[in-house]
Amino acid sequence: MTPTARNDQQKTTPPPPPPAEITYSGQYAVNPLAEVSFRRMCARIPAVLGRIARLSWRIDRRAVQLLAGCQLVTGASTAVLLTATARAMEPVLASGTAGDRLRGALPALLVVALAAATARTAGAAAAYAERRITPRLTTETDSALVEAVCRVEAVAYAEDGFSDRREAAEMGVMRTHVMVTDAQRFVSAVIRMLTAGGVLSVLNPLMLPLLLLAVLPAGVGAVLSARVDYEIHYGNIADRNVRGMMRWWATESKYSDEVRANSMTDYLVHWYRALSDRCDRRTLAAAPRTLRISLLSALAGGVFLMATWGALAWLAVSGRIDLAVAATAVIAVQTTLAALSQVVVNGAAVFHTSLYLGDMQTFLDDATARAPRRGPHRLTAPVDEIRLREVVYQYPGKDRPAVDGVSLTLRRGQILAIVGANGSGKSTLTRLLTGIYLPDKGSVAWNGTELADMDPTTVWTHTGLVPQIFAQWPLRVRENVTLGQPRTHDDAPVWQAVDAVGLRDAVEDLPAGLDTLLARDIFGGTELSGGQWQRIACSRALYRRPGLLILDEPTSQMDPRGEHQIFERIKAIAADRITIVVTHCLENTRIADHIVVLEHGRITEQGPYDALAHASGTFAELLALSQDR
Ligand SMILES: Nc1ncnc2c1ncn2[C@@H]1O[C@H](COP(=O)(O)OP(=O)(O)OP(=O)(O)O)[C@@H](O)[C@H]1O
Repeated sequence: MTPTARNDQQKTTPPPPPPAEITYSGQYAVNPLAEVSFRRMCARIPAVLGRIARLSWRIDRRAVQLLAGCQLVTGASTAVLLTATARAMEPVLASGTAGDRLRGALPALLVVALAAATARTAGAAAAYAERRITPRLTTETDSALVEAVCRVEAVAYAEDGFSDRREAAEMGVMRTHVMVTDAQRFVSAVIRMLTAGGVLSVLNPLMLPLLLLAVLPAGVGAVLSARVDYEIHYGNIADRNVRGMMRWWATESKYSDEVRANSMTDYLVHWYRALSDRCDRRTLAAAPRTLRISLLSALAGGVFLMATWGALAWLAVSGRIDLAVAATAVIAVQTTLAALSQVVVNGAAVFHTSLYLGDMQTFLDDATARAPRRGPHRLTAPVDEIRLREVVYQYPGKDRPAVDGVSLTLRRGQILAIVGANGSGKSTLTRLLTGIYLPDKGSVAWNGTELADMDPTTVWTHTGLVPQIFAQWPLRVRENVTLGQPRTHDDAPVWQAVDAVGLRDAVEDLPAGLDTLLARDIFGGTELSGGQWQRIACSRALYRRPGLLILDEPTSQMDPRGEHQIFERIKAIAADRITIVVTHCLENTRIADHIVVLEHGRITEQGPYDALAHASGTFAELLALSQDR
């Protein structure tokens, strides 16, 4: 096919459909989240509410006290208002001139006005208290989630469903900002309902049960609708998660060149729309169920309400209650009804939100349980020796180990190079050496102590890692170099690290030198080239002066001068540390004292460069291939 014909075909052929039903973590399986029992979730609600209350108390005790006080004042005002209304009705409905009747009712009417004003003021103060609590509550839960995810054992990321559960927890965080409002409205409505209902029961005991019956169907309906919403939420969770990731990749400026120059836009937009449509279809499919629930609950509620008004009319007409009491009862019924509806609506909202908060709580509990729990030993001395004995590691869900029976001893001053084909286990081995992962079998010991018995944070103060895929932090140049180290006011060591990777000229050319913000998308920010970013990643590791320096393809984006400079630097500082270089550029392994070749997670060859280059093994073969141009 000629290029022109291919282009024409691209224009006319619609983009391919998105992948078939994504149900859970991109796998074609039943979504285990959907199987979470609704009843179990409901049982967790009191605990969730209790936690929110405790958290609010911790955040702003005064605001919580003010909120509670306002609720009580609102309730008391409602009772006073209704009682004073009943008092005012008597002179209003008595005989006499309009003026006399009004004068007679005036004291009670003044109390009514005062009670109404007090209730309004309490309402305003409650809203103020709520606004003091909500933002900090959201920040607290959001930060707790971020911290929990940052602190889990890294292996959790590789587990099926971890990302979807995190997505569900994010929804809980988003919901916390309505939680206090919903809970406050719910409690306030309960108090108003109790006081108005109490007054109504005093007027006639028959009224309250009738009213409760009138509102009960709406309550049941709201809970059933919340359940349907929750089911839809779970049905859509995996698609929403993938859609969110795709949205980021498709719209992030870093990947905009790739998206455009590879004509990906049509497919990505189509894919995004198709995924959104799928979520919409699930939501729409549930609409008839929600309609049925709403109609039935409205019908039942209407019938009971008619009965309530009928009963009140019958009581008044048959003379069982006098007219003034009947008039107050009308107001009390209206007040109770409004409060009851608020109880139902806000109760359902609290219930609904609690389900999402329950997910958040479950995730937080799970993440806390997954924080590294290793032994108590702390690494205080510099690392002199790292010894691996028959180390095996298999990723969750994989059918073969990524690292399979590796034994190795590294000593201070040594440079080790790890080479091997893609997927042979090189990066995984570096994760095991640093204790990011613990082996399934065998042992990794630092200075004779197993990493499983050591506090990992003390281990990681001695490591410096340049990963294959490194972060480009939207921070200033200085923080990009010093991130992870205690704050310094002395720029000299920062410049040293910048010099070590040959980046001084580029940094000095930036608008604000070390203070330049490295984020093109942020106003006033600047962007570096790919190779410059990689030099920053190297300078970050060097700045730490680590006991174990690991460089995983550290120069893959650098020009030859940069690459040469980095390797010269690695050699120059090697005496004080253990250095590990993972590379596909076999020429670079010349600096290593020892080279290991990995194949399918096993060491198949090892030795110094010259020995391996002249042997007839994989290393020599790969070296010959790299020179065959
Ligand atoms: N997070 C992960 N979850 C599941 N499997 C993984 C994960 N990371 C790596 N693997 C698998 O482990 C095996 C070894 O991967 P690893 O990244 O260690 O290889 P590598 O030698 O560093 O490859 P490359 O040269 O491509 O960087 C591969 O089969 C890979 O699919």
